[in-house]
Parts: sequence; structure tokens; C-alpha cells
Amino acid sequence: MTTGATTVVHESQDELAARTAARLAAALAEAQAARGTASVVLTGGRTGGAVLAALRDAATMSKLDWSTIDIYWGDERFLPRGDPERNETLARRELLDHVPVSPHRVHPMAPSDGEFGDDPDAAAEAYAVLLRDVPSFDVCLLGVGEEGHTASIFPHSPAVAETARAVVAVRDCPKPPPTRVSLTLPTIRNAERVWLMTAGAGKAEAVAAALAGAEEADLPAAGARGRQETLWLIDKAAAGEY
Ligand SMILES: O=C1O[C@H](COP(=O)(O)O)[C@@H](O)[C@H](O)[C@H]1O
Repeated sequence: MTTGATTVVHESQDELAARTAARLAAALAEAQAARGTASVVLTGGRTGGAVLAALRDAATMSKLDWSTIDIYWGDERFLPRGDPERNETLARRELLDHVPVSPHRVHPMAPSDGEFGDDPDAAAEAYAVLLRDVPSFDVCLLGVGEEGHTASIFPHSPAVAETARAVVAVRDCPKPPPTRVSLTLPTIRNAERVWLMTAGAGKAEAVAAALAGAEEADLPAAGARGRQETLWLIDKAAAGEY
């Protein structure tokens, strides 16, 4: 259930992307000022991609030391390296190829032609091992699907009920591609700030249900929240304001 969440409604998807990019740059700069490093979990999807593209252009970007930012993913489509459908490919195209990140601080989930071969369980387990050394994420960016999925946690799936593992393989997804790797809700809830970002009238029903307190089994996005902050960053259409 979504409790203690704040909703910020933007005029349009473009404004949502620009304002969220500036908000993200500020949050990461704050973490760097406090600790010398920062960490962010990226998401795929249309809004996620638009935010990354906007971050490239954000005025506040120059305040960031990209070399000390650790970059993770909330979910990945289990496809070959470089596949255009991979969330990693999207993030590299929209942002990472354009900023001076440290390659050793970029932590993609394994592709289906990587070291674990075509075994999403092994890829998920390896990512969980990697995360054992990560006390908490500063910011976890998430998208929201029409049916309320977030990361690759779909309604009434084994992933939404997972409480023991940090990362799981996801099979038979209703949205293609069918095989994915995803953080679980307990891992997402360990992030300091969780920002759910979505736009368009097609998302209005899911947003309204989540904010009204839907059960996470029915609507996984309703179970995503941060330790310090939970923000729903949406446009007017997703807010049901036409
Ligand atoms: O499949 C996915 O979809 C969601 C939402 O995408 P959108 O295009 O409807 O904004 C995304 O957050 C997730 O990372 C991705 O794998």
C-alpha cells in the first residue's frame, strides 16, 4: 500500500522529464557533497528514457561529478548485449554515452549472451551478490505500466510475492519481452528515495489506484516506497486531469 507518498503533477511529459532531471541532479549532488559518492537506479520505458535525455541537458548537470556516481538498474529485459530493447542500451544511448561516468561504476544486469548464458536465474543471483555491498541507493527511479507493474514486477506474479531474494528472474511477462531480471520490492524499499515517474492518460487508472491504497499484489507500483521519500512524478494526463 502507498503511504506517505507525495505526488507532483507536471503540465506535460516534457516538463515532467525536465523537472525530474533537475531534481535528480540536485539529489545526486547533495549525496556527493555529503559522502563524496552517489548512487542511482535507472529504469527503462518512455518516461525513464525522457528523463535520462533531459538529464544530459539539465543546467544542474555541471554540478555533478559523474566519475563518482554508481549506476544500477531496477530491471532489465533479458536479451543480448546491445539489443535496442534492453534498458541498458536505452540508458547508454540517452545519457551514459554522453557523460564522463567511470565504467567500473556502471553496473548493468547481465545480457542473455553474457557470462551466465541464457540463464536469467544466474544473472539475477549475480546481481544480488553485487548488491550485497550496497547499503542503500540514494535514488531509485521507477516507471509504472498501465496495469501497475514497476521495474519488472507484474501483478500477481511470483516476483511481487518475493520477500527473501534481492533480485529475481521474471518469466512469462505479460509485456514483451517475456524474460527479464528485476529488483524485488524489499530491495526497492531499501532505497533512500523512490521516484515513480509516469505520463499519459493510459496510466491514470493505475496511478489513481496506487494512490488510493491498492494492494501491491494487484498493483506492484503501490508497494514501491523509499526510506526517506516516495514521490509520484506524473503529468496532468496521468493525474486524470484532461
Ligand atoms: O517494461 C518496462 O516498462 C516500464 C514502464 O515503461 P513505460 O514505457 O510505460 O514508461 C519500465 O519502467 C520498465 O523499466 C521497463 O522494463
